[in-house]
Amino acid sequence: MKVLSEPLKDCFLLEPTVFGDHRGYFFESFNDVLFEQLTGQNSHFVQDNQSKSSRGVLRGIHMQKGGAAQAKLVRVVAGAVWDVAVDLRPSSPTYKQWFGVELTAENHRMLYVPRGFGHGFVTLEDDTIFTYKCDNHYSVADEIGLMYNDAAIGIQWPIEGMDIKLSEKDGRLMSISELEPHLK
Ligand SMILES: Cc1cn([C@H]2C[C@H](O)[C@@H](COP(=O)(O)OP(=O)(O)O[C@H]3O[C@@H](C)C(=O)[C@@H](O)[C@H]3O)O2)c(=O)[nH]c1=O
Repeated sequence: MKVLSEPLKDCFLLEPTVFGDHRGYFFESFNDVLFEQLTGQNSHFVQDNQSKSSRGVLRGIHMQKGGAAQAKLVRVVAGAVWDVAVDLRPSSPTYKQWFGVELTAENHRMLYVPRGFGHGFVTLEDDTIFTYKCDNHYSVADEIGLMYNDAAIGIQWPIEGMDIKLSEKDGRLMSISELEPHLK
């Protein structure tokens, strides 16, 4: 495993060491000792999630507020996404900055999205399977989110000509100014 970059404060793009042979490949998708050594971040993950989406599904930008905040280690096991992390920690030097990266089943890349960030992705292929570890449990009462196309944040989604599919909930998320009173 190596760190490719830290594009936003405490947010890391990681690439595992892949061992290929005549059977296929093997890699460690998570190792707590290595993860902590490389990132300096706590790795006490308590929940694993998986979703499957057709091409053009946009999920996000999601977060949980206050004590329910979640750090996530995200990756793709089939297909491809363009993944986005937004720093929504008012005290951070990278507050309101976003980072987008392609995560695919082929590049095996992972993004560590710390607590206090918003997270989302758009799928670039049909049958994309997205999986992630969370360091805090799901709490429906604490779910909040930023509208994916909020002009003040200005995420440049690679969705031109794509028929975007949003959940009903994601179609009515907040603007950054509406969200700000909920951030700490
Ligand atoms: C996230 C989540 C959802 N659910 C349920 C609630 C709902 O009925 C159903 C689908 O939930 P959602 O529509 O919120 O799923 P989804 O839009 O895929 O939500 C996810 O989006 C990405 C971008 C993230 O970063 C995740 O943390 C999570 O918020 O699954 C759980 O039971 N546990 C969970 O941890």
